[in-house]
Amino acid sequence: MLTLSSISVAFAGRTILHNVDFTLAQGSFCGLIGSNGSGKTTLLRTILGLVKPDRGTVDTGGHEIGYVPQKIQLDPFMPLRARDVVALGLDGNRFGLPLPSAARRRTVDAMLTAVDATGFADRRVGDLSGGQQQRIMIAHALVRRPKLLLLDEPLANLDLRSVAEVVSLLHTLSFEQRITVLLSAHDMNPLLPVMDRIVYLANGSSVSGTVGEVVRGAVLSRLYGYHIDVIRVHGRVLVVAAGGEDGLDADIACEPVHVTQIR
Ligand SMILES: Nc1ncnc2c1ncn2[C@@H]1O[C@H](COP(=O)(O)OP(=O)(O)OP(=O)(O)O)[C@@H](O)[C@H]1O
Repeated sequence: MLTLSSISVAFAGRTILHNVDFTLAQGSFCGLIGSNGSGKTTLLRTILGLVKPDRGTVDTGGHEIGYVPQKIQLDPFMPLRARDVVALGLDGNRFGLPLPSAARRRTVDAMLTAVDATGFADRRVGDLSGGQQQRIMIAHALVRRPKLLLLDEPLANLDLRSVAEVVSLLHTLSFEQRITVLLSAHDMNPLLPVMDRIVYLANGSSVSGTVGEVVRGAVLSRLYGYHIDVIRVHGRVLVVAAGGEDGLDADIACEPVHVTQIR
């Protein structure tokens, strides 16, 4: 469904991604995990063809891609209902005759049902909660039935309950409709129950595989280039750099170490 081979990207001579390789099978659910600035957005934009890699290839099998970009700010006064935003996804960059209005309505209604948004479909989109808006943006991205869905930090700025709801919705959609999901996040913990693959970015490089293969001290130490401990506690994972004067230090020299919080 998706294969990246030796992708390297540099901006103004600075390497952002170096030799990134991974393959996702149809229907897989993959977390793209890395700290701020590790290159997650750049990688997603490369897959979308919006960033041209300096080296390497992206193969999407010619499939249409659905995309939920980062940090969408919906103006509370924008005179659009939630269902209008979903309908806009039908037009995308498609040329030619639009769908007849009855078919349009049926397609939008089916998508609103799939993301469990019928209860607020006629409300002004800017008035919805963060979790409700995220459902609508997912419906917008999926309304043309792409088989590959990319989401850039869709869990950022959501409360814990909305995070769980959005993760569960994406997992159901991926499982039932065989949609391949690649979702970026700086905290892997909410995704642990649903991820069957992980791509972990640090220092411009990546490592991919199952969570059990990737989230290990030895593997992440090689990736970061210094000693990393992976601590599992109460079903959560904490990734910590060992260093500093008193042993564990989560933020040495502002290195891009991804530290998950124990809540
Ligand atoms: N068009 C660009 N020109 C120059 N530098 C860029 C460009 N886009 C991104 N960068 C730089 O590339 C690095 C990676 O950015 P990117 O947005 O891909 O990271 P990210 O992992 O998505 O971070 P965040 O979680 O903060 O969004 C950053 O240092 C950023 O400043």
